[in-house]
Amino acid sequence: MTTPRISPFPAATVLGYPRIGRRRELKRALEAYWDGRATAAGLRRAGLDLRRESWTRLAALGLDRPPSNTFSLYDHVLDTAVMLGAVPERYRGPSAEDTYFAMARGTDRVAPLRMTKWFDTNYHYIVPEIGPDTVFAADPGKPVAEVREARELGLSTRPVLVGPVTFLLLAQGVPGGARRFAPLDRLPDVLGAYKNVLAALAAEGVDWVQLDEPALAAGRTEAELDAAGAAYRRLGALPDRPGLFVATYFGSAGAALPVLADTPVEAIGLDLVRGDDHLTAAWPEALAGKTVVAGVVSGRDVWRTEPEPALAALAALRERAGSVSVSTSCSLLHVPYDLAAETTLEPALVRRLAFADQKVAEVTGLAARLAVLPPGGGPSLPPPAAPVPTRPPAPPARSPYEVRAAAQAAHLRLPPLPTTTIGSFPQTGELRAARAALAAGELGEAEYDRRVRGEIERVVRLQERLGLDVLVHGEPERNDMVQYFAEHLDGFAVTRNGWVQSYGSRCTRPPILHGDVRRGAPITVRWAEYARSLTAMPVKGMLTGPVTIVAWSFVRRDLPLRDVVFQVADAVRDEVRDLEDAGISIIQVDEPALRELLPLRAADQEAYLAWAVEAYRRATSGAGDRTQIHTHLCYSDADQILAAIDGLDADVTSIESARSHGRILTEPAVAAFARGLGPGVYDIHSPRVPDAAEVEKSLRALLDVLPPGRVWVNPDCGLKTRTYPQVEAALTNLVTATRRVRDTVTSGGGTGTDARGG
Ligand code: MET
Ligand SMILES: [Zn+2]
Repeated sequence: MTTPRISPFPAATVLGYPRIGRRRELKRALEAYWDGRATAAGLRRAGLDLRRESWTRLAALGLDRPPSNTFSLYDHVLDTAVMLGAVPERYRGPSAEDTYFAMARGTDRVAPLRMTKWFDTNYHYIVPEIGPDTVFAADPGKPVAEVREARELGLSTRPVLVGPVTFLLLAQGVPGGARRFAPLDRLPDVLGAYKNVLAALAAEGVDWVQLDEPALAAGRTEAELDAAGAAYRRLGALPDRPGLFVATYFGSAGAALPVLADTPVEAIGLDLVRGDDHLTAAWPEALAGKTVVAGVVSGRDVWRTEPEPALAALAALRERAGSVSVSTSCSLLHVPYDLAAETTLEPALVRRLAFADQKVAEVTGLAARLAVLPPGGGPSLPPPAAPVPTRPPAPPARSPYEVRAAAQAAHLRLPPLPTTTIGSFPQTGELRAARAALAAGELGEAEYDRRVRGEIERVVRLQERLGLDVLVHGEPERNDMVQYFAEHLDGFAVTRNGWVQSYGSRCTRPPILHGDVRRGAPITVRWAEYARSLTAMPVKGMLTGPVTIVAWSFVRRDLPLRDVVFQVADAVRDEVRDLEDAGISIIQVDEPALRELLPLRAADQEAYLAWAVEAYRRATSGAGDRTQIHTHLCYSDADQILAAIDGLDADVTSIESARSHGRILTEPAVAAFARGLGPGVYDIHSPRVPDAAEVEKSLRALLDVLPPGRVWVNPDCGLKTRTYPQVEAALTNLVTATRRVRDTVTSGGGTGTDARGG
């Protein structure tokens, strides 16, 4: 085995950088391409411009060898699947773009690949499908092209690839079903493809490649760790390769650290923000010969790094590793670009903040200080902070479900298989423009309100015409389901430009939760009340749950997360009570992020779920028996938290199901749910409109596993990203299908429905 000649790893680096564009240029370019307003060449050009701008900026901020291949037109896991040739046959289209976006978004002909959370972040990746017959064939085109593009700017870069173990652990085995195929079984073949990619990069003169292995920090089985060791021994033994930097993040590397240390990889990345045991745990001796890339600057929050403890950690690591480089804990994908773009934040808050560009400066600043720190010198490690104990008393629970269900059935008198939607209706250009004009002071409050009311009326009339059973007001007043509440609660600040990518072209602007949370006045009541005044049909009030509000915000670090969530729960509780007082009999409290905050390590999960469920019940248990509480969780992978979802004790739960093809319903825990259930029968994440026959088929499949009295019919999420023509067509088909099925079932009672039929 020849050891490749490798230059030293840069003293300061970041694991990745935002890619959506400072003014969301990528979003605009993608939408123009999808709408047929731009060509594939135009889209490629927009991507190139963004990459150039990022590399130039990183170089200007003092990073001498920035990462590359961190850009993606949609998702980096999807890019990896394409790089490895793992493209399911049904997606292959006339052009590379057709194939790529068919996997990401589906077409009229095929549903897209599944999409789910990237670990416990709010970024979503496309789930690759790997089967026993998947043919792997390396296509290093994208990473190689980016190396060349950067070279034209005079920059050498470090290509970033999703590592083989994480790639396979995130993939879905096909065929699915009872005997699910484990993608990790294909590791030897996948490594063959990585070998070719590494050789192509080496031939391009690349000296370091970064292999992201966040899955290794999530606590893995013996067998998985063995696979990881074997993988990196094999890649490390290749004669034709760049230096290998394996980045673990989103937690402590734990048992994976000695495994990686025992392979020929030259550098290992550790998340020192989340993995606080790295400095106290036993240190594998083999690390003395390697570079440790120390993630001391958080890539996941917007807070400024305390320099002294970071420097102390770096100095301590330097005593034990061959060399230490300063880095972010993970990619900066999860934070906004630049604090300088914010003009409306309080100066006192600004002093506590750092966005991506400020974090790059922190990394280079720390590296400069470390370089001049004499060996053995440096500040000593601070003792771990004691958590602040503040635990408010639990409010009383609701009546037993049977009591509530009877009261609700008598009060609401819904037909069997009631139809409803998840809350939002399409956000029109007019509405967005009105909101922008209001923010800019060009539109008065009264005129804005008038337009929102106009939209509510339109949505109510539409739902009446379509024949839905439980109506919503459509959420036209909300730019975003979390931001809207943050704007109306004390303790939050909202940004102007703090966009982060959620998936594909979608971005969110997470609010900054920096102080104690309190609700002053009612927030949503007037809109719900207005909708209710327009119709004789029941109108469902819409709130965002405490876990989701916190999960989709950047959260203060001086209080335990649980206590922050409880504060928000109490604010939501006040809103539930006010909605009820205003005559709203159905209130949905969404918790789509319940799964997202689940700790990656199994040992921490139970405690989290217990307090998360308690927070939800705190928020909702003030409702009377007659008031029907709904909850909504979207995206798949709810498998692990089904008991907790049941524990929320909502009267009706709508869950993702369309995109995972009803997989969730095969779980015994779901069949055991005692209360109402609305497994989404229309995948709103895709522009595709299901026909009535398809919806009818899903409904009949539902009725094979659930008693009819428990089934609700709804899309799998809010409709705000769709267009009105798509929504009208899909809901028409949904109602048609429901009526057909309704005619053939008799109600089993129990969801607040009676047996009047459709
Ligand atoms: C991501 S869950 C969205 C729920 C929200 N009520 C909506 O319909 O938009
Ligand atoms: Zn949803």
